[in-house]
Amino acid sequence: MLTVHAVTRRYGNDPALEGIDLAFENGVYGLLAPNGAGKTTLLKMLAGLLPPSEGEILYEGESIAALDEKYRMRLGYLPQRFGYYPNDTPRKYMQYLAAIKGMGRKEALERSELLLEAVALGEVKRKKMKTFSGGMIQRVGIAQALLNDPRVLILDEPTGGLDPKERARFRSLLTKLGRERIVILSTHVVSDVESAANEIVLLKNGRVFAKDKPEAICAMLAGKVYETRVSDHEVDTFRQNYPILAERGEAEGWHMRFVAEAESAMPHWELMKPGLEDVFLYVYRDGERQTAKQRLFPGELAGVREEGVQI
Ligand SMILES: Nc1ncnc2c1ncn2[C@@H]1O[C@H](COP(=O)(O)OP(=O)(O)OP(=O)(O)O)[C@@H](O)[C@H]1O
Repeated sequence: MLTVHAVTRRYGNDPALEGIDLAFENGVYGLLAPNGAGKTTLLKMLAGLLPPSEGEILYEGESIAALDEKYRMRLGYLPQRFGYYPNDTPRKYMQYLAAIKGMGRKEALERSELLLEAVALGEVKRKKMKTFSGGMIQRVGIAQALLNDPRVLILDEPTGGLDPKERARFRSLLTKLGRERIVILSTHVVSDVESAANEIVLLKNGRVFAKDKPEAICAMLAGKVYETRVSDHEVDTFRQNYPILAERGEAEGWHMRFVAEAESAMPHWELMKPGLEDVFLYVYRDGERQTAKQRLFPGELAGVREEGVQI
């Protein structure tokens, strides 16, 4: 178990994250928030690369700072950007990293072959990485993070640059990996984690806004997501009155997906099942980067009134 206990991280006097409490067991956790919300800061702290300003992070009950090398041996980490020599082949790169991690030649070779196959790079393992697409490089990154068969795998925006087919393959890899280890990945792309994550962590205003199963997160907006058609002359007022989740211009007006309280629902509105994308758009609808300085209302998680809608 990996636990984050009362962790705050400041840059100068600015708190990027404040009062974070989290617990992770085996499974896939999707850390979902817009850019600048503090995902990388949290992941770097979980990887032991950035010390918390306050609080502590424990692995199996011991501080990761004190465990140091012992924790790193159990950790796999893919940073947002990772360095490699463009002239290296993935095979050479993997073996180089395996040597740094203290693995023997035979084990290093076997493990890199296995992992390059697992991320579907077996056929190009002898090709120079400078010829690779962004998605292929990202897959090398995922493979290297798995070299030491980590118990804790931390992936910072691992799907950047992957095409839809590669994303689907990546999701199935994640599900397999999460069965016997803690996998924590950050993303601002809802579909990356909607089906593959056992739990979603939403950060807002530098705090944990929610941590729950995707269905439970979606249930925050249950009974509040509607669709309807609106005419051209009504659309501006409609946009002012309701938080809009999606809209589509049509020949005879606008098709709107929006959030409203059940009490104010009109008979011709169609009630929809909320998806994670709806919750994401609604929770972050102001679109501004918010830090811990702009505090949540106490009890926001339990449900506060925001523009007339309870979540
Ligand atoms: N080294 C630093 N010095 C000062 N401020 C920083 C530093 N690193 C991050 N920040 C600030 O802390 C906040 C959180 O940044 P962080 O990179 O953790 O967010 P993120 O959610 O990972 O965003 P992105 O997806 O864009 O990387 C941002 O306001 C950022 O500007």
